Amino acid sequence: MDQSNRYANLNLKEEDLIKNGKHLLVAYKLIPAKGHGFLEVAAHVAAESSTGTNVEVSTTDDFTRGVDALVYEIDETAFGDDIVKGGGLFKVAYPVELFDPNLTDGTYNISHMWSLILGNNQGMGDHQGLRMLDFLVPEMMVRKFDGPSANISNLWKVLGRSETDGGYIAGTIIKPKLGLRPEPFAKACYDFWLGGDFIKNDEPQANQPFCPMEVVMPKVAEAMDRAQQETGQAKLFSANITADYYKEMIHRGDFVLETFAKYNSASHVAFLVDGFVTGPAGVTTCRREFPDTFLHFHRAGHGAVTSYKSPMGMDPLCYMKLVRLMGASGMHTGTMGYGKMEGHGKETVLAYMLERDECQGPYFYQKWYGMKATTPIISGGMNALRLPGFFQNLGHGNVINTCGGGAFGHIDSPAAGGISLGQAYDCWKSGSDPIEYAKTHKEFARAFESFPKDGDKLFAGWREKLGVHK
Ligand SMILES: O=C(COP(=O)(O)O)[C@H](O)[C@H](O)COP(=O)(O)O
Ligand SMILES: [Mg+2]
Repeated sequence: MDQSNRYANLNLKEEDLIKNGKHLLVAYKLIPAKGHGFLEVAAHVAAESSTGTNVEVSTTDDFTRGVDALVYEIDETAFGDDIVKGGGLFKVAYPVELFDPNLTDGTYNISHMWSLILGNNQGMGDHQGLRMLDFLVPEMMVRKFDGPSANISNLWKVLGRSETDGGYIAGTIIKPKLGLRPEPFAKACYDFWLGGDFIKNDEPQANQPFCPMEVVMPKVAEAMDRAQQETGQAKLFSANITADYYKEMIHRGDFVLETFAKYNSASHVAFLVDGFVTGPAGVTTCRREFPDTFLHFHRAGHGAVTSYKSPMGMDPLCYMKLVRLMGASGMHTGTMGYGKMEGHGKETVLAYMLERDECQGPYFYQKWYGMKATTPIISGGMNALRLPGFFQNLGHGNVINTCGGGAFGHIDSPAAGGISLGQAYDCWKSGSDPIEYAKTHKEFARAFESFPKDGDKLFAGWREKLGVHK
């Protein structure tokens, strides 16, 4: 059924919709199924995501029609006819009345917003692809989302640095990702902390019988204490408390905080929540229960909805915006083409959208009205050699970076791996040539021998210049 006479109004002007601030706007990419018109399917999306379905229903009244979502712009050939990357563009205006304020406190509910703008419409049979590209949240809604509570400023404070421009936090992920028992796990932490700042649980590390939380966490807290005394520096640990029941998550969080508090280090702990698999409920539970603890959003699984390989789901930028609204303290943005996961150099907007108070996205200019920043977390196949280029591309280094292989794969030791990461930041910040810098910085120099393929790719002739002949 073509519903475009009700769910489309191509006379509406985007600038008016933005000025009036009474709509949430969404840009989608659409590939209609064979036999269906572009506007017809676009209007079906607006209907399915607001007041309609695939047929007229007798219960509709005038008020109902007043809160219809409306297609207000289309460009059928915007992306060409490639089966994945192709399709057309359309934009929908959703009246703010459609969204769900909480019963308890009137703040908006991300789970509801998500299921409305990217819910049923994903499963519709009259398209071959529907992907959310960007959205614009109006001021009246932005102000009613929680947003982050703690963020990188809290961690900089613990590290004794400037709380506004504290610089790079060098981190790792304990590897192997599974199979370490408590003693070797805590030893790996200690070994890295002698050189680096921050350790996160890898996302599958939880409460396995071979490494129960109640046994390993006290050992990690003790290892942190020893490393702090030995180096004279504060250290940080992001503990995985992901669970599918809020009481279990809170129990894990309480246990971790109590354990580190024995060494006066409760503020040195972050909580890692796999926010894609827990959904917004897990993230909000953690933030509201532990507002002073850095909430580290790990996104394992997100590729199922954000991968550029798919005509479905959403672009990673939309995911970043949802996560800031959810109130994560830090969010994995990927490595923008410098690491092992999917991504490209122009994705700097993923970080800027999280950390700036206003940011131009691909379709909309989002203002955050003072909402705290979410810290970009850079992870996935990074090491000291890849970092200078990464910082150059991003334009700053106020990020958390976790290098698993990049630390534990360093030829000398995990501590040397950690030191090499800090040196990579120092090298970039001081504007030094990496090869020249390596001549006077041993750990950074040894990163070339640890990751020779990256050396060859990024710094041609490094063997001769550094006098390493193998
Ligand atoms: O285990 C790792 C990285 O290990 P390593 O540093 O050894 O590659 C992280 O979980 C991924 O980076 C997640 O990816 P993303 O950050 O893209 O979500
Ligand atoms: Mg991992």
